[in-house]
Amino acid sequence: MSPAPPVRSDDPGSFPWSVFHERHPKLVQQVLDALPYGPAERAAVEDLLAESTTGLLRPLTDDGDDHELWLAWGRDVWGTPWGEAPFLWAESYFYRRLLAATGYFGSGAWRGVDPFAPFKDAELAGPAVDEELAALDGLRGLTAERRTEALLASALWGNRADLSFGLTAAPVAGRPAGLVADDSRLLLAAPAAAGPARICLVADNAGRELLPDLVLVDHLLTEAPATEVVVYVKPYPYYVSDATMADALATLRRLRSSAEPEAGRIGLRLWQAMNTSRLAVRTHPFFCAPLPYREMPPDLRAGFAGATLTILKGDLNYRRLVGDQLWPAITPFAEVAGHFPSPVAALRTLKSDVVVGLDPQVVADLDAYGTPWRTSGTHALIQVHGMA
Ligand SMILES: O=P(O)(O)OC[C@H]1O[C@](O)(CO)[C@@H](O)[C@@H]1O
Repeated sequence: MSPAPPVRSDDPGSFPWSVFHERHPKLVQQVLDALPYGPAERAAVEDLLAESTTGLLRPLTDDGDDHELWLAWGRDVWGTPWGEAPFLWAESYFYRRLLAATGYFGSGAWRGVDPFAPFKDAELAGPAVDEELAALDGLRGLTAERRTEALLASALWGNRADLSFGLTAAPVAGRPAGLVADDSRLLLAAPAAAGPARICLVADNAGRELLPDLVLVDHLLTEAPATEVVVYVKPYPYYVSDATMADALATLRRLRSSAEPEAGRIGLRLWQAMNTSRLAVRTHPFFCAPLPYREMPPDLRAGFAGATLTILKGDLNYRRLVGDQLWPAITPFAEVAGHFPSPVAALRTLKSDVVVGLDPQVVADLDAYGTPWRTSGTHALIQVHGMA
């Protein structure tokens, strides 16, 4: 396999360039408007924005527990212009530095305050979630297989509801455009498999994505009594809406306290599953690393090894699974995802340039259509490796 070049953000007009030069300024403004930060935090956030578009990558100056880790993760990029570092590296570091700028890792009163909480809270309390909770009653009449299909689709398209993505994505009218790759038949067989199973789900966004993810988890636990599920969340707020333990708990409470009967039942079952360890929520510093999963440390690798299946949600997890590189889109998925320590399924809406495992005709048709199908969130994929 010849190495594909890493995606970088220094080409004006490219998608990664627009993330730094168009999306981040809007994001920073929203963060500064959403909470009453003082002059020190506001200045630090503005400085970060300027540094990340025109400056060099400098090591952390805060006292976060991950300080030494970032020092090592950045050993090859310190002193490099942000745009010349790999896009995955630079974008991840931007979010880490944004937290630091808001005082998240400091010793003052802003320590531990999630700068994205106002957006996450509003989404979880909003009418779209009310509708999703109400719709759960309608699933009860379906066969188990149809329910799996419906819940898989909700978990997949829930990834489109990414708060960061909403900053610059043009509104998409009507129904999503569709799947560019679909291995869902391999997944549909999974819950029916007899015997003990351990399924890992690496979560992505909170709110309208984590909600259907947890409903899918409940379905897996209910349909296969010998199944255990581990949900992995981020150790700290990241990429705007990425789910942390606090977000997982808020989502569970939203389900459990719902007046909608089925939502309430699902919330209670998930709560009890956590009480008995059939459902565990875990985290690891590597989930905020600016690196591909190929480089995951041995303890995390051991956690995935032996799992029946790991479901990786979302765009960022996909970039980290296959490597944030300019692969030809027809590169076989197995070639770049085969390093993962367990059978793996990627459920992702496309929000960045990286994609593999596509049929040449599909690529030709999408390219011929002339819309930015790789980055607009209108298309999605389900890709599976390691399951017969
Ligand atoms: O929430 P998700 O699906 O991981 O999406 C995150 C994606 O959003 C972006 O930050 C902007 O589209 C991408 O660079 C990143 O991969």
